Amino acid sequence: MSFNLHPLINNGITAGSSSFSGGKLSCHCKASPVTVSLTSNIAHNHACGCSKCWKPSGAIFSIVGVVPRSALSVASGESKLYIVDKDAVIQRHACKECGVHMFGRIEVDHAFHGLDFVHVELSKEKGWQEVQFAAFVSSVVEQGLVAPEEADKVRQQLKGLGLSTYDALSPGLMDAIAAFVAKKNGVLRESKL
Ligand SMILES: N[C@@H](CCC(=O)N[C@@H](CS)C(=O)NCC(=O)O)C(=O)O
Ligand SMILES: [Zn+2]
Ligand SMILES: [Zn+2]
Repeated sequence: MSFNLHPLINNGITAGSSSFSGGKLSCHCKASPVTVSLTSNIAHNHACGCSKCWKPSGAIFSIVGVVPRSALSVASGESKLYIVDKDAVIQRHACKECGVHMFGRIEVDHAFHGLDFVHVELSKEKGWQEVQFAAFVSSVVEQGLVAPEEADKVRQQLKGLGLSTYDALSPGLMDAIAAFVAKKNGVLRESKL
């Protein structure tokens, strides 16, 4: 048995193109969709199992990457957008008709301030950076999507696709957040290596 991780990766991972430089995201509305224009490829693209990131119907993971905030603009349907959770670090702007999250933005002082979170499956263009790792895997158990005894089967399926699995973000991103916090607290240590 295999899990419906996400339609973009269930049958393997397609490499992106380093020369690709953006495209258009559209929500699922047939009439007057919300569209977002991106003038850059994404970075840090990953599968996220957390409960807050938008997942297509039936999938247990979200696929989410980032673009510089300056590379993102809402091209149409802006009046249909609302912020899902104003108290969250990532303010996810979703279509109030179809529920699709169009972008997530950080307004507070945070390591990832200046980056917007996007789901490139909403685009028809090909060349977006491929998925690099899987984050927040244990969160799929928390949401009742997978039995606790099956969490390792989910990890095996992800590893079979070549993805490392983590129960938070990847070590590189966790270190970036930790360094930001240490700096803010005036305790950032200099490397003696
Ligand atoms: N176990 C929690 C984890 C939530 C979580 O921490 N999500 C990460 C990855 S997207 C995060 O950075 N959230 C910040 C936010 O949603 O604002 C859940 O599934 O709800
Ligand atoms: Zn919509
Ligand atoms: Zn998430």
